[in-house]
Amino acid sequence: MDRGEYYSLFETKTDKQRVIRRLSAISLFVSHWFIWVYRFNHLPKDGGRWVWFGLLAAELWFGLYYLLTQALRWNLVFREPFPDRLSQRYEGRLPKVDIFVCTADPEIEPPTMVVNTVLSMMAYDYPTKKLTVYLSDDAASEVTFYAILLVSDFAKHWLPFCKRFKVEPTSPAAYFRQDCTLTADASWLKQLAQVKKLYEDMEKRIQNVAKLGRVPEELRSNHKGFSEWNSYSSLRDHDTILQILLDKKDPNSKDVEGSVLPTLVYLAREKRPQYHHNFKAGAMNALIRVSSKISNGDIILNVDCDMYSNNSQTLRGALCFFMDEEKGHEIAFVQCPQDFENVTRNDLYGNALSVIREVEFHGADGCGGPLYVGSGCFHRREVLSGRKFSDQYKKNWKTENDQVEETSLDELEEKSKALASCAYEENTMWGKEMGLKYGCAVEDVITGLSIQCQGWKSVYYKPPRKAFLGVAPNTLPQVLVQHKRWSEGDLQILLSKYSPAWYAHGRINIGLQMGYLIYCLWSPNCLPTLYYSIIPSLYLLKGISLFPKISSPWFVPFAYVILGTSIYSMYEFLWSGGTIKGWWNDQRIWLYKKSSSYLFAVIDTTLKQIGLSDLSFTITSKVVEEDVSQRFEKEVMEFGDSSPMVTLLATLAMLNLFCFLGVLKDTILSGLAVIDTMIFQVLLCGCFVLINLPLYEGLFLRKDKGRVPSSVAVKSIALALGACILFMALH
Ligand SMILES: O=c1ccn([C@@H]2O[C@H](COP(=O)(O)OP(=O)(O)O[C@H]3O[C@H](CO)[C@@H](O)[C@H](O)[C@H]3O)[C@@H](O)[C@H]2O)c(=O)[nH]1
Ligand SMILES: [Mn+2]
Repeated sequence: MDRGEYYSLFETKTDKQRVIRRLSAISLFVSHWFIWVYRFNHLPKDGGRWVWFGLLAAELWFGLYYLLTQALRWNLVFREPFPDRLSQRYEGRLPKVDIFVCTADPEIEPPTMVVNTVLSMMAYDYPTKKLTVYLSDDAASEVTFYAILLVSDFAKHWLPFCKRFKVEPTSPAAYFRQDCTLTADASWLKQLAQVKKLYEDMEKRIQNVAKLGRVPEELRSNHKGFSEWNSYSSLRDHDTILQILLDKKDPNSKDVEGSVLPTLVYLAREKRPQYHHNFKAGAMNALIRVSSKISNGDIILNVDCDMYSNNSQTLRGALCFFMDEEKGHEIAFVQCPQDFENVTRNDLYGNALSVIREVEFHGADGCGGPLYVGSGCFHRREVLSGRKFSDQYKKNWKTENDQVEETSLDELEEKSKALASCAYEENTMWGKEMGLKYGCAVEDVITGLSIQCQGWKSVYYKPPRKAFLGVAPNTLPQVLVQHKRWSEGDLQILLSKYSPAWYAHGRINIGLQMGYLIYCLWSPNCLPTLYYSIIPSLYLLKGISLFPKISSPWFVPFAYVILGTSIYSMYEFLWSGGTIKGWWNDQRIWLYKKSSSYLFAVIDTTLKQIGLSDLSFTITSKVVEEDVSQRFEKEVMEFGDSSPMVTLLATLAMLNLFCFLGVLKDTILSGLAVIDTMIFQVLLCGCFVLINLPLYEGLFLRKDKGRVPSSVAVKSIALALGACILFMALH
């Protein structure tokens, strides 16, 4: 046999659009140059120099930032694994896989959602003996424990049902939401009805307990596990709670057809007020240690509790990358995209991040591998435990790794508990050289970067049937808060020991280094964006032109940059599966993120750097109230709270509206002269007004609960008017 592409476990394809991408990139970058030249050569001699410098700085930033974004568009690659070949070669010797599901708050991450995710993970098409699912509960909630206890029972019916009928997706709630009655096979319909009833019973029982907020005494006495809560005093002060609910050593861990079930473990790590718990990173590290004792799987998959598996073949697909004889040994992690179940057609909040998912991550894969972005990522355990890369290293998958101790379950539980205690990490490298890194709001990205800096590669795996589906935030304030956390975390990485600006240089591919900078420099974008959305509009009021006249040749690069960038980004957006309206919504949400989330991220990071503020992690809510959900479906923006971010956005929108109305008045009074001298500025201001239409609606027209609260409306109008008057008075 000759060794060739045919025999490898995966294949890599290149990008067919690369010519369009590269040509547009070069021509647009050249136009940015012309803009810089124009600014340099046309410095006003009299006053107004500072404004000009500001514009120059903003345009330098935009141009250079544009250059960075092209790094992830230069060389896209697409991966396709061959699970059949994996099966042929390794079926009897597949590695053990540990799956970590993280949850942290039963109020905003409802236990019914968590159990569906857990069930979908247990139902992967994989030898169940080799699969262990861990639920980490940072809320140490009895209700969640009760729910997972019911799962250990329901799984006995659900898993064989999934296997027999090749159910997809394997999350029962999602499966029953589809129209399953199309096939009229009688035996199937009967079994469907049975399993559905069992599911609904379970759901009802969980919901009842969740409503109560605690588990009633008569239910508690049914399982020894509840006694672990006897010493519980508060969310931030309790012992480790660890229960192995299903295990192959236990004769009860069989499904109704007598097959072994995957191992199922509940863990709430110890919490003490004097120890920082380090959010999800802390939970993951406790899981890495505990699982090493219980199952010690070679591969670790982590998902957030809302991200159920939508494709039962993903696991086998991911293994093809790790186990490929030729390239597998370089790969530290395989990241799948994060898709969302609740994204509407025109994706009002840009939740799908489709261009990042369809373009940028493929580009990152073309230069060393995508970022690790938390949920939906498969890791090689050894790498997470701190193993350094070496070209000589080859894992021998053919030897079964079975160093797990053969002790009784009770003993095993006791021994493993110690690994999840607060004190365990004291004076160790956990959180630094081992496991996920601490001290950063995006523990995932910084961890992935440090792994790549050691020479490891990663792979972006986007199977045709979506791998995972989660719940995206569905109100504007929530989206803004989530992006504040992300952009803040990314900025922390820029300032950290692992900074892509210096540390990563020479350690990772230069394209990937630039790629990381795109995200790490998200938040500083707020400054040029705010400048561009305020200053030219205010100068309109004064009738001072800051851009070339329409009759000047210098007008061309400005027009080309704006039009070219927009057309290209629309092309990319449509190519990524979006709609035109979706593209317009996307532009709006990026503007909003840049002018609010990012500004607050910069401020908070600065405060943290000088020690005035602490790291926090605002968990995204995964529940929706009925009326909010209705507006979400109709794609009506939900402003409904008086957060400073919404106030800021409303103020900016009002300011642009006043300036635009001002210039309209001038045009009517003094004729069309404005059009020639200030067309660019008028259009810019007009675009801001146009893109803010939903915000004006929320301010003035809407009556529902999601509108902009009147206190915010008053504040923003006053502030915007004040700014205009002050500006006119001072200049
Ligand atoms: O103290 C904590 C806080 C959070 N979580 C879990 O972390 C996950 C992510 O939280 P979420 O509020 O859903 O954040 P997202 O912004 O949606 O998550 C993305 O971004 C995070 C980093 O900001 C990553 O941790 C996630 O994996 C990634 O999916 C959830 O499962 C939480 O239960 C914990 O386990 N412990
Ligand atoms: Mn989430």
